[in-house]
Amino acid sequence: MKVNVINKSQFELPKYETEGSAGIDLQANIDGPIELKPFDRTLIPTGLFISIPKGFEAQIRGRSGLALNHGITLANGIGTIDSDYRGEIKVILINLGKESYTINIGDRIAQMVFIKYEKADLIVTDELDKTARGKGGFGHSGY
Ligand SMILES: O=c1ccn([C@H]2C[C@H](O)[C@@H](COP(=O)(O)OP(=O)(O)OP(=O)(O)O)O2)c(=O)[nH]1
Ligand SMILES: [Mg+2]
Repeated sequence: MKVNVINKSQFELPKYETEGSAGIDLQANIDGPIELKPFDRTLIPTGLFISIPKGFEAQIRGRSGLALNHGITLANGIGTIDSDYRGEIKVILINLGKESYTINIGDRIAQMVFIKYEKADLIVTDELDKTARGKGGFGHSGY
């Protein structure tokens, strides 16, 4: 799948780090270090602008090392980049750790995964088909 990109960042075009990597790491395109105190959040620009083919989205996901070692994750869980979005890709970081964390210029702060999706036609109905689970959810089957 081809994706047109404009790279206005101070870095080379980001890439898949290994052959089997699902995500392209995104670098912090910032002018200087940003200190993120515990429970603070910040919007980090990437300097990247993309045009995703119809039927695809890009997901912005956290990096496990940052999450495990420093509590740095995404405030929006998974960021959604719509195929019709032409603005700059940005990353909403939050510090869920107990200590301040400094984001430096060029740090790889998140990753971007391209996903094919379906659009649903919502059909209004009075009754849904029966299943064994029924309304059970939220741990009803135990832990
Ligand atoms: O982590 C993110 C999430 C979103 N976006 C951009 C791309 C996306 O297409 C747009 C809108 O995102 P979303 O639909 O999640 O936000 P919203 O609050 O619903 O805003 P809008 O009303 O603009 O759709 O913002 C990012 O750059 N990074
Ligand atoms: Mg939206």
